[in-house]
Amino acid sequence: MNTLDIKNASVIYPAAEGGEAVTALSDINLTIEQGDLVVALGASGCGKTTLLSLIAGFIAPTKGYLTLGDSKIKGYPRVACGLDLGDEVRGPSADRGVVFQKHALLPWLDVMGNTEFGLKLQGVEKAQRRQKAADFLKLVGLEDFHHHKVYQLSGGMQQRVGIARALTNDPEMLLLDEPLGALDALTRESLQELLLDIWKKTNKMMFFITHSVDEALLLATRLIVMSPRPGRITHQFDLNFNNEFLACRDARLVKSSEAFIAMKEQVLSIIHGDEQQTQEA
Ligand SMILES: Nc1ncnc2c1ncn2[C@@H]1O[C@H](COP(=O)(O)OP(=O)(O)OP(=O)(O)O)[C@@H](O)[C@H]1O
Repeated sequence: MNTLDIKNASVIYPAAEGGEAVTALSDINLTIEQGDLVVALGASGCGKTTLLSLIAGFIAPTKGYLTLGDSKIKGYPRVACGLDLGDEVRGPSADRGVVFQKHALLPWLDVMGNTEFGLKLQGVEKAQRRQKAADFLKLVGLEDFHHHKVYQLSGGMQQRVGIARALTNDPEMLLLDEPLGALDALTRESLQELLLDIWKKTNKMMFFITHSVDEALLLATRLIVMSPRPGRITHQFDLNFNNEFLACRDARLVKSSEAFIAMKEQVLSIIHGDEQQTQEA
């Protein structure tokens, strides 16, 4: 059973011409264990995407380190943030699947082609990778769409393909950067339910970014609230609204409970306080 550990990690983006260096993250400590669904929430610019990029290995920490099980996640220091951390570089890997807000599918491939793509790159034999991709397309409800082109799908269906593609590589961890942000309310709710079903079924570690407090509270086993300048984790809450939802399948019922409303008020007041401070600075 693997654990992701982030120890005292900071990220400083070097100054662009005429500008100043940006401390995007400062002294982040976070542990994510098997079955944790950690949701990051916070004012714009507080470093959520930077934190996801660190975990994915897209960038390297300026200070501190990250481990997944026994391996260090080293990132691509020079490419992404211009830092010189030596030659020991291990970037993104199939053990951490990423789903972006924009689906980032390959438009010249059909649904099956996109879903099996990672396995194809790894040299997995055709029948085996097709079977695996078909299993995950079934899991996300797209078993009848294998040969559709990306442009023939709705936004929600495209995100389902993105999720199936990430899962087909059998990652230890799924990293989701506002994956539902561009969807209409109803599609968003059905994908929240799908993600919770996948989380329950696979017991994978998940790290999920959102701007929606309702979504964060409904999905998270642990909610981290971040604050900007510099980006820090200021609050962590252990939550169980996701299991309550899975038991009753009625989001409105869960969201109208006293406990949900009280938690929402608490989180909103933290975030609005941060936003006000940022505007005044
Ligand atoms: N490649 C980069 N070079 C320089 N500065 C950057 C870079 N990427 C992000 N930043 C800065 O780092 C800070 C954190 O950005 P980040 O995108 O991680 O925040 P965020 O919380 O995800 O924001 P949002 O909610 O608006 O998506 C911001 O001040 C941003 O301007």
